[in-house]
Amino acid sequence: MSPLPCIALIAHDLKKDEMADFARQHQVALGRYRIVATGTTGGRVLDACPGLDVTRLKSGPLGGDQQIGAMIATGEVGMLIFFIDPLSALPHDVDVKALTRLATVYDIPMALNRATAEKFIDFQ
Ligand SMILES: O=C(CO)COP(=O)(O)O
Repeated sequence: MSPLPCIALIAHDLKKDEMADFARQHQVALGRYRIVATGTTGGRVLDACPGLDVTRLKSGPLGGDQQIGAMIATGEVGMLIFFIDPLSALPHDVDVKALTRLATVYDIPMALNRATAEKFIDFQ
């Protein structure tokens, strides 16, 4: 049997409640993936859905976005759901940009808001 595909989940601080709610609502669909997440987001997803297979990486501002970008470049991550906060200044804005750039370079499905993520999950 082939290994489960890997999806990355990330949410900025003001979007973490939304990500936890999204994970709760779609935990059956998300259960078909291995999940990697930035540190705090992964903690919130696991609190909401303790049964999911979530690997927590570093927190975003401490390199977590870059870790996920590297996993996209090596083919380990094939889909990105990233609830970004477009209204707050972030110290690691360049990391966020680098991550979304790599997702575009490697042409993986990338949802940057909940409306798009809902469509992804519908197609799975
Ligand atoms: O900052 C983030 C993404 O840019 C998210 O990181 P955390 O999930 O650790 O808060």
